[in-house]
Amino acid sequence: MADSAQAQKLVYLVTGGCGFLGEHVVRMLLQREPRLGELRVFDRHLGPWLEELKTGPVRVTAIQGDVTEAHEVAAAVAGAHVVIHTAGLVDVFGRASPETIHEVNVQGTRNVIEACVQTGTRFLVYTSSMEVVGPNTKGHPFYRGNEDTLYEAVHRHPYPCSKALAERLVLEANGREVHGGLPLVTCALRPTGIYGEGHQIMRDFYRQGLRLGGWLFRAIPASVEHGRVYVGNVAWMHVLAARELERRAALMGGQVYFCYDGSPYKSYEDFNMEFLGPCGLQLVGARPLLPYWLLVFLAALNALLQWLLRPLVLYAPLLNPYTLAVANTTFTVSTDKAQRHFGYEPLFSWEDSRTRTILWVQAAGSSAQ
Ligand SMILES: NC(=O)C1=CN([C@@H]2O[C@H](COP(=O)(O)OP(=O)(O)OC[C@H]3O[C@@H](n4cnc5c(N)ncnc54)[C@H](O)[C@@H]3O)[C@@H](O)[C@H]2O)C=CC1
Ligand SMILES: C[C@@H](CO)CCC[C@@H](C)[C@H]1CC[C@H]2[C@@H]3[C@H](O)CC4=CC(=O)CC[C@]4(C)[C@H]3CC[C@]12C
Repeated sequence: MADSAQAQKLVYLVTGGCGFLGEHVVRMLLQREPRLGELRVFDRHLGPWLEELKTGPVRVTAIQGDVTEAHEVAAAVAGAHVVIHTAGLVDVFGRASPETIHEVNVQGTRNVIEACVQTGTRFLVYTSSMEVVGPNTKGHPFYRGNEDTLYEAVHRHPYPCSKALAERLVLEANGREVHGGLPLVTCALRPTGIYGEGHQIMRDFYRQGLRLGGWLFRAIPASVEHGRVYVGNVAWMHVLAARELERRAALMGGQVYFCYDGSPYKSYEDFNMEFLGPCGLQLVGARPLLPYWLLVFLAALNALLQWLLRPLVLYAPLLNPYTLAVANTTFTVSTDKAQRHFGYEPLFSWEDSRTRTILWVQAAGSSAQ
């Protein structure tokens, strides 16, 4: 990546490259990174769609592996110039144990950092989350905040705890000497709630609405704003950050960036209706149909049932005390830090993002998978 080697082709590694976000990062790199020579896609579960990418001009190497296995990570990282570490266990429903979430998100990230240090890879972009900041357990609003906004970040749930710990590891690793003597340069991107093609929760809401005869029922007040960002723009921000890390190492190294775009500030449910409405669903109620105390009770009941049934069956409904708190607390960002530091501007307008998502929901909602 030095000036003298402008034409040098680079090796990129994307961990979690077959996930919702990872697939968009992989495709974005192939479309928009002219210096890409080889793209390594590392994931526990490889997607069949990778096969079609192997016929293009860039060498695409699919690596089935587990980030919790240090030797598998080191083998994948060896020889890579840049690592985009997006693999993670995204579970806020109690499907996985807290230990497993920690193992994948924290130990997995530690393994990626150590692999960079051992093998001499210098540039690491980490997919963090807005959840490392909040909403906090006290339900304090975060209104159009930025990276410097003071906020009491208090976590209890395993997922945000793990993302916060992993983010700290990544930031603290900035400047460490890697094999060969040069410093590691790291940064962390914190997307708000991601939506777009491949968003399974959106597809599930659509199917649920179809099962209920085209109706969804409001549970969250329309006044609660929840930050959302289009997956294509999140992918684009990763590609840009990865590209600029060397040239702007002093500025970007060890920094965090919220990741958002021009998507409107709305409640979680009203935002989903931007896509589900044009697909034929209606949201019933200008106000929540159930009082908040009853939702709190139902969420607690779900948590109790999950605990009681765990020896017999996995009961993991969408509603639990954590998801209710997140959906019911205003958390929106407004910042130009990524624009100032590495020139990030959303690649997709809100209109484009909306249209693409609607087309995907329509196709995915009616297909069997
Ligand atoms: N979905 C969202 O709204 C947000 C997600 N994020 C972060 O973005 C990243 C990607 O999330 P999504 O694409 O939504 O999730 P996802 O579940 O679709 O993708 C995660 C990928 O990581 C892979 N993975 C999981 N455990 C692994 C392991 N032990 N070894 C190797 N690969 C493993 C999975 O197979 C999957 O392909 C995560 O780090 C998540 O914390 C951040 C903010 C918002
Ligand atoms: C109370 C229900 C009534 O319809 C709605 C429940 C919706 C929840 C399942 C979602 C509301 C907010 C979502 C989270 C948010 O977008 C931030 C996230 C960031 C991440 O890094 C991972 C995913 C998530 C925690 C996301 C998960 C689903 C919600 C809790």
